[in-house]
Amino acid sequence: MAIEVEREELSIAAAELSKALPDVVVTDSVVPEAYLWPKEELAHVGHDEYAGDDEIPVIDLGGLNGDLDETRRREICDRIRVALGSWGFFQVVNHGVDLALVERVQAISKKFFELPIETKELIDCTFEEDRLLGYGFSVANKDRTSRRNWSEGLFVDSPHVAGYSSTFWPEDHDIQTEFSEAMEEYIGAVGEFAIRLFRLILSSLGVDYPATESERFLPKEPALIRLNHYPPCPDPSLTTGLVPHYDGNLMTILHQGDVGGLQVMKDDQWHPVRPHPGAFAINGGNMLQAISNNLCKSALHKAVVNKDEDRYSLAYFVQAPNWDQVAPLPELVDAEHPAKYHPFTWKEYFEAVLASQVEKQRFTNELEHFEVK
Ligand SMILES: O=C(O)CCC(=O)C(=O)O
Ligand SMILES: [Fe+2]
Repeated sequence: MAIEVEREELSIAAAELSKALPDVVVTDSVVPEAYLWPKEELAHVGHDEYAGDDEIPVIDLGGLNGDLDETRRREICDRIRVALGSWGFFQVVNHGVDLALVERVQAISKKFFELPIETKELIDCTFEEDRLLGYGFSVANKDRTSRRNWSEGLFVDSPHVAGYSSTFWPEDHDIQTEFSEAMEEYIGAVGEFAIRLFRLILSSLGVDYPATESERFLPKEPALIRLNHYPPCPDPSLTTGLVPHYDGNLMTILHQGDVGGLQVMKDDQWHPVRPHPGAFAINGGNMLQAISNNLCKSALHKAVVNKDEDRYSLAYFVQAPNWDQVAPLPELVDAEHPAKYHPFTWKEYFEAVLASQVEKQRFTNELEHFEVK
């Protein structure tokens, strides 16, 4: 019971993630009060105010699955290491995931968000075994009176795909199949890419291991996906699409389509991430920061909205490796580089998230609880 209450509170505070936007909001010409954010918490930078010369690196992975020569592989790894160490983010093109598949998922995601709100709410967002699943962003946000996010989202993982499709489109078997097939294929394809990418990241840190040991780094849990929809907003400077946050997982593989909105904090400034056709934006989460002993950064990021265009993004959350405890990799710890974190379990981490969110502190990084002081 206690944990239920805590979870509900977490959901209220968690990132202040919004309940779906009521239809009225989308057509309104002013930003309703519930979506207003205090100016000092926004530090608003427009969705397309790209910096030009100081941007998140775009790394071309072309040829990686073929006989890419070792020099080129090293170059890619070096760029990944620098990007993750300074930005905590990079973009990849030529990643090998079929772009037609990405388009199919984007298309079915749009179809989903076009459903009436009553239908979407048939699977209201709840915690199931320590993961948020379903529509909305939070369990208990219906009554929130302030700081809602200008967005709606659907969390789904592979075990729930079929159930969701038959609930959302009970009469339409074609769309059920379209949704299930696209989601399953996407989860499979991005999952394979995630394993290749993680191996490159480890290699960039100097941790190379034989293929026979890959099991050591396979994710603990099935991947979780979130489809996001950010409707146009009459005054984007007054609200936010998605609250500033750190991702708690290992890393996130985000497709942001061709409408920008993702922003990353670096040197106390928000930097918009420029959309590149077919690219994925990759960011390290808190678990990557911990196992890399801070060589990779988990960066604060958020999504902003714009006046004119709907924005759809697909976030694929890669879960931490299948270990009992999360700890800096032994390969990265020595007398000169002592462990920055005590070993901890996912459960301990999750409880730290609950505790800090219940206190409603924003922009905290719960990894701090496990730092070696
Ligand atoms: O939609 C975006 O650009 C950001 C999404 C994100 O940060 C997340 O889903 O964790
Ligand atoms: Fe995120």
